[in-house]
Amino acid sequence: MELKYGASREKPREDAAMQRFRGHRVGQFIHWGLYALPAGRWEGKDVEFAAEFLPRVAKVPQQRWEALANDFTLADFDAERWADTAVALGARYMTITTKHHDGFCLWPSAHTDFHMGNTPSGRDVLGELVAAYEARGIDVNFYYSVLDWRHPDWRFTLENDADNLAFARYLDFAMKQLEELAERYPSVKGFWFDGTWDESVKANGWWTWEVERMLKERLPGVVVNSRLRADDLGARHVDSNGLLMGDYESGYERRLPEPWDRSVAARDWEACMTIPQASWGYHQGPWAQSTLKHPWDVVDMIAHCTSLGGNFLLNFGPRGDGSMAPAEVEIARTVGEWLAVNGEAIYGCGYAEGWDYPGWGYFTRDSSTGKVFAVVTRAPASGRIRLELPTGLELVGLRLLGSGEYPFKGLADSVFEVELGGASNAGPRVFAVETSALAH
Ligand SMILES: C[C@@H]1N[C@@H](C#Cc2ccccc2)[C@H](O)[C@@H]1O
Repeated sequence: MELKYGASREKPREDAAMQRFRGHRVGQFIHWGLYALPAGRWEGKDVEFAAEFLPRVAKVPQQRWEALANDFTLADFDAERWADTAVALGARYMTITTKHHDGFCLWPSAHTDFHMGNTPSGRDVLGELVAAYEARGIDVNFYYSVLDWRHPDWRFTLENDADNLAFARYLDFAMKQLEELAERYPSVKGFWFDGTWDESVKANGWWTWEVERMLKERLPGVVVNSRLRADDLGARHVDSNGLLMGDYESGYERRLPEPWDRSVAARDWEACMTIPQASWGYHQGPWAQSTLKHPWDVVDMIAHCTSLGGNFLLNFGPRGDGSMAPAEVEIARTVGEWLAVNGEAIYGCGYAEGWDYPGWGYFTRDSSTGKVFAVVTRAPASGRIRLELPTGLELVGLRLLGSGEYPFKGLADSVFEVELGGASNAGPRVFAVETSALAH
């Protein structure tokens, strides 16, 4: 069967906008909406599940959930301070939940009454964020949930003609909202689609192609994640011909590919990750707050993704009043300090062809200069690492980023030993690895 709506290209995009996105490597994800108000607690009880799923998990009546909009006062929301957190993190782009699964919109949409315009402040949160982030040179992407628990025409499955008619109305509504976002915020650089796993969406692959086509016609250069797409056989992310749909693979949610799986590096891709173990929206309970990642966990993931040519999108869940959670701001600051010293091995870098996964960390390669870096995120207890170069190369220099030339010892052709000593309180060490062809 000839696929009509599968992938629109066989090779990765190489235009300037895609190269810019690819080079960013580090992004700030933000999940913020009405769910930040209850923050994982309902009727006095902690609900031990992702905070943004509270209305479903706690079976909150629709009217009670909608009433939260009256408490969404933005008392401590300051887009400038959010953008400063992205600068502190060293993020080059930000992806914000314009509408999550509950259907509440962070912009004053003309196509629903469930939006910022019907809250006490009436502020256009998206407009304020786009201005603040772009003033700092940080690109803004929009997350949009196709899944919409509130909309009367949403359907999980399509059982009969009535379902098909209703869902057609829903897809028309969603298309109008996406056209509205493109029109109101034309400087947006990408769309991150979510909530596309249900049968109803998979049976409408044509619509997912029409969305991608519309956005790219209205916003030349815009990048769209693979999670939007289904082909006309219902395959998602990768079409039934094995070709990636959208512009980058976005299936890695709270998980990363195996660090030795070089096949991943053949495509553009991004992994997204929570700071607590499993909540995207702010969750006040110990279930979430006792599981925050350490900054060096985040550094390891950033280097892991870079080493296989992927971006890493770290999620922040601001609190119900609009303030960033202090623990998350502190993690951003520490990671950003590391990137300020070692970002040379991350930004604009990717897969180091020919350099085998070393186990103690990752090799990355600057996509422009070809310079190779060794990021040591799991220093062995021995305090030394074995640096194995591709056959035929010899090590002529080792530079510890943020410090200077570093000693090494030859063990055999293309094999060297590096004494690290104890753990560094500045976090994982990064070496620039200078090589030359082995003299015969
Ligand atoms: C990026 C992340 N994707 C969303 C999800 C989910 C989910 C969670 C459990 C089962 C099926 C889907 C999360 O709410 C968050 O937005």
